[in-house]
Amino acid sequence: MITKLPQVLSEKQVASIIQLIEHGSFTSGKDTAGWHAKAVKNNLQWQGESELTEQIQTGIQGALTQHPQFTSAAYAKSMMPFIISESTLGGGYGNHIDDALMVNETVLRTDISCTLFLTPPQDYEGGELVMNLSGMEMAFKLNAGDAIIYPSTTLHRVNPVTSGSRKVALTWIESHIPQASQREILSDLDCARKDIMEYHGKTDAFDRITKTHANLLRQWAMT
Ligand SMILES: O=C(O)CCC(=O)C(=O)O
Ligand SMILES: [Fe+2]
Repeated sequence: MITKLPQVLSEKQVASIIQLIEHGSFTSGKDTAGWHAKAVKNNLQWQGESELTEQIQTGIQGALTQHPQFTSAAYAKSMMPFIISESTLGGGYGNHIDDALMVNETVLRTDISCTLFLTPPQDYEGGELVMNLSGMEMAFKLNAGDAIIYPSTTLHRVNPVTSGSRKVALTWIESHIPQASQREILSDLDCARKDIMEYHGKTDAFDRITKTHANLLRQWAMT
């Protein structure tokens, strides 16, 4: 399941991040790519002093983990620190699959990949995030502040930027629910019960769906 997360960051928060990253510099993104992805990775990656990096991480991570659709869809166990990347003219990232395991303080299994858009779509051409879904391609270019999460099992690319520059923040998530199909069932149940609560209150149907949601989570969760 692919989930768009609208307004993870407000316009003001995006502007503040863009301003903060001016105090750092961009270096080649090839350093953080797996050996096969290096060949097609043509973007830049932000680096800044540790206090600034920490401030940006805390802000974005907090916003993402509190987003209601993220909570329903991801069942996040742990998350990589965000990478802020920039693709300028000709830059992008060819077809690749993200590494299955990434190392932060411990080893994290990448179940979900996340792109948080920081540049308004009208400020650059090209640069679509394109996913190959069982042979069909789907392209995404979201508003600044919006994010998209998708199974890390997906072959994907970022089309070359043909004008302007594209900045995004990227992270990878290990989920308590490794199987995308099970996450989708849980997410559907969670959204359905929230709708019932909103439109009909805490009905018997709400209680049954909440019970099923909790019990499936108990059966499937890897802690
Ligand atoms: O820039 C993006 O939207 C995705 C980048 C990407 O696929 C990656 O860094 O692995
Ligand atoms: Fe990727």
